[in-house]
Amino acid sequence: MSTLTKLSVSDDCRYHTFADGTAAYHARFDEVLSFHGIDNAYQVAPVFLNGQAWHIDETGEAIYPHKFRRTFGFYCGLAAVIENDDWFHISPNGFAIYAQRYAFVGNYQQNIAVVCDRDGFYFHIDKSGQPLYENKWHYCGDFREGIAVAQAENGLSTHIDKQGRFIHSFWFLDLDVFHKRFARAKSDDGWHHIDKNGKPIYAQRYASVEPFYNGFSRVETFSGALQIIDEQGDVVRELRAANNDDFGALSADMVGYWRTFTIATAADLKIFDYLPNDTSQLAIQTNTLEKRLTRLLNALGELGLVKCEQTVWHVLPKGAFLTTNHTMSLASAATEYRGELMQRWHNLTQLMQEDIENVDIFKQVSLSDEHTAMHHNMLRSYALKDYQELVCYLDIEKGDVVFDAAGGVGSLAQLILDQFPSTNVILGDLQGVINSSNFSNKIAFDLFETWPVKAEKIMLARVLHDWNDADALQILLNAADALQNNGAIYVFEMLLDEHSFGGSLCDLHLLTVTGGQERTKSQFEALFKKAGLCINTVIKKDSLVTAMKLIRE
Ligand SMILES: C[S@@+](CC[C@H](N)C(=O)[O-])C[C@H]1O[C@@H](n2cnc3c(N)ncnc32)[C@H](O)[C@@H]1O
Repeated sequence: MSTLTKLSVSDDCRYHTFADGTAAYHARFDEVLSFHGIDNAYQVAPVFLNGQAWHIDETGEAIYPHKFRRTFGFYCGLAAVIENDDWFHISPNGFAIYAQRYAFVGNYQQNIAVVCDRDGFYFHIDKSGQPLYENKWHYCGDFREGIAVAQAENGLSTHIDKQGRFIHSFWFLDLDVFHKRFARAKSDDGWHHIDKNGKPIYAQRYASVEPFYNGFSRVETFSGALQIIDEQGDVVRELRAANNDDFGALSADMVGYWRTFTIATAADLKIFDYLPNDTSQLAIQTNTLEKRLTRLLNALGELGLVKCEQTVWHVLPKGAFLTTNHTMSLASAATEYRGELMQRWHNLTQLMQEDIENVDIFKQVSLSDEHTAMHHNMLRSYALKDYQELVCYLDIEKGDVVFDAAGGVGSLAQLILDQFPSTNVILGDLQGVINSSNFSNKIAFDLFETWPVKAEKIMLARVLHDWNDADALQILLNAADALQNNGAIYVFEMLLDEHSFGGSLCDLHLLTVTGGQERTKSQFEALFKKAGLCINTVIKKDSLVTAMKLIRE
C-alpha cells in the first residue's frame, strides 16, 4: 500500500494541493499534470511554464536541471518527453534512457511502450529502448494482459503477443484489447465481442458495445436500443427502447425497388454525364419534361447522388460512379440490376418450394452483343474494385501459363499481365463473351467440357459462386485436369462469415439469378477436398473478395 501523500491538481491546473485544498508549495506554473509515484518511494509531476517543461517533486522543486518542450507523467519509472521535435523517454535524473528519437512515444505500461518512428511506423520497445520484435505496424496500442492491438497498412487490426506473433488469424475493421476473456471487435456488419481465438462469442452485431463488466456488457443496437447482454449474447435487460420505428424501417426495406428504378432511370438518361447543369438545360439534353426531371433530381438528391447549388445541379462522389466514363462506372450495373436480374427475383417464392432449374443466364447474355457489353461492363467495374489490390500477392512466376477461366472480357487477365508481363496470360470464356473482349490472347471454351489449355496457374474468379455444389465440383475437377504438375488454382470469392448473417442477401441473389450460392470457407474446403485440392494460402486484404490458392492434396 502506498504511503505517499495524496496530492491533487488545483482547479486552475497551475499547482498541486493537499487533500484539504491548501497549496502543497508556493510556485505557480502555466500548467501542471498529476503526481505519479516512483518505486513507491517518492512522487513527481510534469509542469509547464513559459514554453519550458520539466518534472517537480512534492515541494515544487525541479528534480533535474534540464528543460524540455513538453513532459508527461512517469509510468514504470520512466517518462515521455519532447525536445525540439524528438520524442523519447527519460529516467528521474532527466537523462534519456536510449539514443533513438521518435515522432511519438507512449507511456510505459507493463514495462513496454508504443513508439512511432520518423517513417510513421509503430512498434513496441522495452525499458532499454530495444524493439520487442522485428515487425512494424501502421498503428499499435498498449499491451493489456500480454496482448496488444496492431493495425496493418490496409487499415485492418489484429491481436499480437509480446514477441509480435499473431494471437489468432482474424482481422477486424476496429479492435480493442482483451478485458478478461473477451475483446470488442468491429467487422463489416458491426461491433461484437470475440474470444482469444478471434471467434465471435454470439451472432448479433451492434452499433457499439462496451467491454464485459462482471459478465455483462452494455450495447447499442442499430435501431438505437440500449441493452445489457450476457456472455452468450442474450439480452438480460433493456435500458432504452429502439428509437426508430420498425414499421417505417420495414416499409423502407419493402420499397427498395424505388431506389433501383430511380438510379437506373438516371443512368438511362445519362443524367450524371451532363452535370453540372441547370434543370432546363438538362431537360433539353436528356429529352425530358422539365417539371418531372426536377422530381427525379430531387429523388437523386435524397439518395445522396447529386446536390443543387443555387440553380445548378452537381454530381456528389457517390453519384460519380454513375457517369459512363468513370473507370469503375456502375451505369451499366444500374440498368442490369433493374432488368433481367430483377426479373429473376420474381421466381424466389417458387424457388423456395420447388427445385427448378434457372435458364443459364450467362449463355442467355452471351447471345446478344448489346447485353454482353452491358453485363460485362458491370463485371469489369467489380473486377477492378475487388481484384486490383490482390493481384500483386499472387504467386506467379516468369514464363508461367496463366489461364483466367471464365474470365469475362479479361479484366483480371489484364491486371495479371500488367503485374507479371513475362507470363503467358490466356483468357477463356463463352464464345459470345470472347468475341466482345479486347484482350488479345483469348480462347472460347466451356467450363463443363474438356479445357483447351494446360496452365501453371488457373484463375477462377467469382465463377464457383454461380454454380451449385455438383457443378462447382465438376468445374474444379476440370480445372485440376488442366493444371500442370506443381500448378495452382486461385479461387477469388467473397467468403460468408460462419458467425453472422453478412452476405446472405447476396447469396439469395445468386440462388435467384444463377442457381449458385455464396459459401463459407469451410464449405469451400469441403468442395476442394472432393476435387483432390486443398488451400495452400489465403490472401485477404481490404476488398470484399478473398483469394484462395489451391494445390493438389
Ligand atoms: C460472375 S462472371 C465472372 C467473370 C470474371 N471471372 C470476373 O471475376 O469478373 C462469370 C463468368 O463465367 C462465364 N461463364 C458462365 N458459364 C460458362 C461456361 N459454361 N463456360 C465458360 N464460361 C462461362 C460467364 O460468361 C462470365 O464471364
